[in-house]
Amino acid sequence: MNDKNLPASDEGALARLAATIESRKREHGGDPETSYVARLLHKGPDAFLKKIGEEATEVVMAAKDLDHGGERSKFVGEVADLWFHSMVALAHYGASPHDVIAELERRAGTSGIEEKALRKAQRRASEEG
Ligand SMILES: N=c1c2ncn([C@@H]3O[C@H](COP(=O)(O)OP(=O)(O)OP(=O)(O)O)[C@@H](O)[C@H]3O)c2ncn1[C@@H]1O[C@H](COP(=O)(O)O)[C@@H](O)[C@H]1O
Repeated sequence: MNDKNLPASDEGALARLAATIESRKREHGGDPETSYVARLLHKGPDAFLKKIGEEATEVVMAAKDLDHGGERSKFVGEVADLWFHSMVALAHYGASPHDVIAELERRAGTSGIEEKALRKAQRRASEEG
């Protein structure tokens, strides 16, 4: 592992979950009766996008609870739910965790403050003409 990459086992876990999600697509025979992923994909984007919104809210609530005796494991579990449902969305829209990791790697070393200032300057330049 180096400071830019996930440990191989972590990246492997994301890749394995992504492969399972892919296998639940209906063209691979995923069954909405027996598979939660197949059920979500069968219901369509509104179902899993709604879950992403709910899970994001649950992450925020669990994080806020940490300051009042909340369990760290509860917070981690909510983040896992958010990642999982986001991975269902990635699969539906033809993207993968690898794409997200590549995007994070592309950003590595560029401060968010620097990046935002650059974006503002570019916007100003394009507005001016
Ligand atoms: N990682 C997950 C995972 N995380 C969360 N969930 C499910 O996500 C659902 C929604 O979470 P909620 O906390 O909102 O639970 P809920 O209140 O029952 O949900 P709703 O009533 O709101 O629908 C729960 O039923 C969880 O079990 C997951 N379901 C599946 N996986 C992975 O996906 C694989 C394939 O799953 P199946 O397609 O079901 O075989 C599994 O082997 C796991 O690796």
